[in-house]
Amino acid sequence: MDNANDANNAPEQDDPIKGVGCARKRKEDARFIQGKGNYVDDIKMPGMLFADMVRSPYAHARIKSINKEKALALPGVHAVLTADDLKPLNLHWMPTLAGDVQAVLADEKVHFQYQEVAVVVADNRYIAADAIELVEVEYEELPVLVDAHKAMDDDAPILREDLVGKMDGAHSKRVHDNHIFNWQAGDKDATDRVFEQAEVTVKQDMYYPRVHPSPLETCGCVASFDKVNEHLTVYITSQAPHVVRTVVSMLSGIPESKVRIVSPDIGGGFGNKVGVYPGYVVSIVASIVLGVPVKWVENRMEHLSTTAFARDYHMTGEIAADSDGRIKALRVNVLADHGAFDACADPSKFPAGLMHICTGSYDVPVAHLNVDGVYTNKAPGGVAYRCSFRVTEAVYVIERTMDVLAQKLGIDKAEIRRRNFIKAEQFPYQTALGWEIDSGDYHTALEKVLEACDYEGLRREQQEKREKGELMGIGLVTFTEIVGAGPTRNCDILGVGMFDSAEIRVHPTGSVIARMGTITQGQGHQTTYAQIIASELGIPSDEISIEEGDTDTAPYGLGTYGSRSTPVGGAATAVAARKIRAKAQKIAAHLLEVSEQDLEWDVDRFKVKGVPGQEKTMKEIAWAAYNDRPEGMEPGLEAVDYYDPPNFTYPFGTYLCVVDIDKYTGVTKVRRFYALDDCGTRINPMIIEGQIHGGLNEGFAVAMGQELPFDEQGNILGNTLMDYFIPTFVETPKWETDYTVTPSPHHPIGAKGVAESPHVGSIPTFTSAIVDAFSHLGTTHLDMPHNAFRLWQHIRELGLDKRTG
Ligand code: PCD
Ligand SMILES: [Cu+]
Repeated sequence: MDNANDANNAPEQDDPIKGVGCARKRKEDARFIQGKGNYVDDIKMPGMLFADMVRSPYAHARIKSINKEKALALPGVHAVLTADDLKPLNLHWMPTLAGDVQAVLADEKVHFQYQEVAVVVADNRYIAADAIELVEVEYEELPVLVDAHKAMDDDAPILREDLVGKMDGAHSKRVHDNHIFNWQAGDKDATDRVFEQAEVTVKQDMYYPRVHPSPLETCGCVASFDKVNEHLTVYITSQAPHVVRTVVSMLSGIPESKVRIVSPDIGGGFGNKVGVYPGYVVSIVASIVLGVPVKWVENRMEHLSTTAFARDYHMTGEIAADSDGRIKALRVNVLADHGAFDACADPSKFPAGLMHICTGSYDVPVAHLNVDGVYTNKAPGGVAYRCSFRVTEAVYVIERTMDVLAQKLGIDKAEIRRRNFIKAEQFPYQTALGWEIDSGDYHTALEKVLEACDYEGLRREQQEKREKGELMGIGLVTFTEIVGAGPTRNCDILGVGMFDSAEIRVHPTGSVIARMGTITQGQGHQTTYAQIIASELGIPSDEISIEEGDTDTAPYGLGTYGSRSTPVGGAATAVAARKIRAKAQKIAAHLLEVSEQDLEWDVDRFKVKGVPGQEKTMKEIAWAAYNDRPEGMEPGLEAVDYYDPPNFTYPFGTYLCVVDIDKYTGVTKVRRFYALDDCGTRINPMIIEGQIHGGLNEGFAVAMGQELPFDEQGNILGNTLMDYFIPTFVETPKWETDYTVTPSPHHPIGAKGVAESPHVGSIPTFTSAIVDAFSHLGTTHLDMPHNAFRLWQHIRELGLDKRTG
């Protein structure tokens, strides 16, 4: 930990290079604030048609018949396609990222409300909308399964008839027709033994509700097939364009070189835009069949109802400890509701994502995690909503259970964490569930926050408030993230290892164009990747252009999600730049007529050691690379790097939240929220600050209001922005941020990801604060969302509204 020599908050004007550590303004904003962004729905092509979906009103029903005649008769309608039309092409089902299959258009049965049943292609959006009303579908309703706990009952309705009898699942044996997988990590027997003999044990059930990332821009695409050249171009809202290209080529048989996927500007991704949706597939098919471009852009309700949800984990956390609160073992059980198709976006080997980081920041000697995935009549998904593949759930379960242990033993929340932290000198630390945490300094971060917030003072104030019958809660969380998927030995998507890439070209005049396999969705990559190159090459950021998202030009990469761009793409960028600098050094030695070893690097130039004035700037070297180079060296100054990280990076943080809850209405006021993050070397403090604010807002949204509930018939409730909570400036608390710097030892510039941490860390902090307000009355846990109505119910249960004083 060290922030003394961190160049942070260096104002732009003080740094001519605008390299790592500079609070450089976002380059992309000039375009966005002048209305010059280019999103999928901005793309218009000659002759372009529009696709719209006929969707099921039922959550579970058999399709008896579909009559398209009236729709086809509507002037302006070009086609109505159903599963039967896709069958000859073998595209009525598609593979999911999780080794399952998903119906592109419902094949004989619908499995969730709003499922895609038919697609209408028409001259424009309005005609398409009219035509879907004219498609007549006859359904026969079937019993509906919404409660994951009942999925494996003997009398549960069987959802996936296509899988009946296939008891070998993608990840394990299936024990029931509605079972998807069982997945375990750690040592069950050893863990159980410790629990049997433990001095103290605690156990807490918790439900992490189904939520949805709901970015500003919904999902969509424009597919354009050129029949003459047999070339397919797709503009798409994708966080992983190269993967989409590979999948499209595999499904369609079109060679990958004749498929171009372009992710233009994206209005937020948040994990929602990782997967491949039926809308994309049918647009591509329609364009191939009709020979004209086809656009599909979903509306907000379709987005919230059918594109990938997140969470929906029923979790039980158990800790065995000694009477001093030192953890002896951790046991976690999860029932995962994956909806109707297993379309979880996780690295292939991990059906529960990186859930096995759930030992958190603590020195846990032995642990066991058990996860069962089940089908229900809900939309598929399971995406990493600002989360590195279930790390949000992992942090939630460990942090909640730690609080419960502290409460049972009467030990302060901060103290119990202090006692159990992995110590700075223990890194790299091998966790009981199989990860190697690269670095950390948890004690320093915790103490800094406690001091900044006057924790002791807050506890005294809380005591006084309690005596007056007021509800004040203090939440504290000390989380560890796992980001940067990932080493290809651990992580792949459909068999493609999760490396990433950068290609950098230095032009003769010394300006640069660089392209990466990742894709920004608002994170500011055009600004920050340039800063990495600037520091490595001594070329000012303003002369470096960054491009991403076009598979025809960018090197192959796995995309942006799971805060992997900095750990993986950022590393590739630094390494590619270093390859260029190594060549530049040879050219400089040639120009200065010395040996390479006689040169030293200084900001933007090579200098001959000990001979002042004998130097060559990067600009001079760039020119020479094309004109005057050593004998036998090829011209040009460029490099590519495909980076396979040796490990994940493990950012961490300490978050503290103070809430006041009105004991008559249940209305919560977040009085203070203090977030200390450690993401190693900080590339751009201003962007980091923005990312943290964004993640905290989303954490606040999830903890306090977001939820996609279902009624008994499987009707989705909360799929409009009237019901689904998107906090605005009015609701959002004021955030205070802080940092420490513990560089990643294996990352070329020591940087870790940061964008997810505030989301992952803040959600359990809110719950911790809310529960803390009631903890003196015996409350150990309350499920999210902590909206006023639910808290008011709890207040009534406790009879607090009746008590006076
Ligand atoms: N150390 C450091 C780190 C980082 N950084 C920065 O920051 C950012 C971020 O990063 P990261 O962490 O690496 O991440 P990325 O990969 O890039 O991204 C991703 C993330 O990001 C976030 N953020 C954001 N923002 C915006 N605006 N939008 C969006 O959409 C978004 N999304 C979200 C999410 S969700 Mo997932 O997908 O769920 O998994 S994951 C995620 C960038 O710019 C960078 O460069 C710096 O500076 N430094
Ligand atoms: Cu997650």
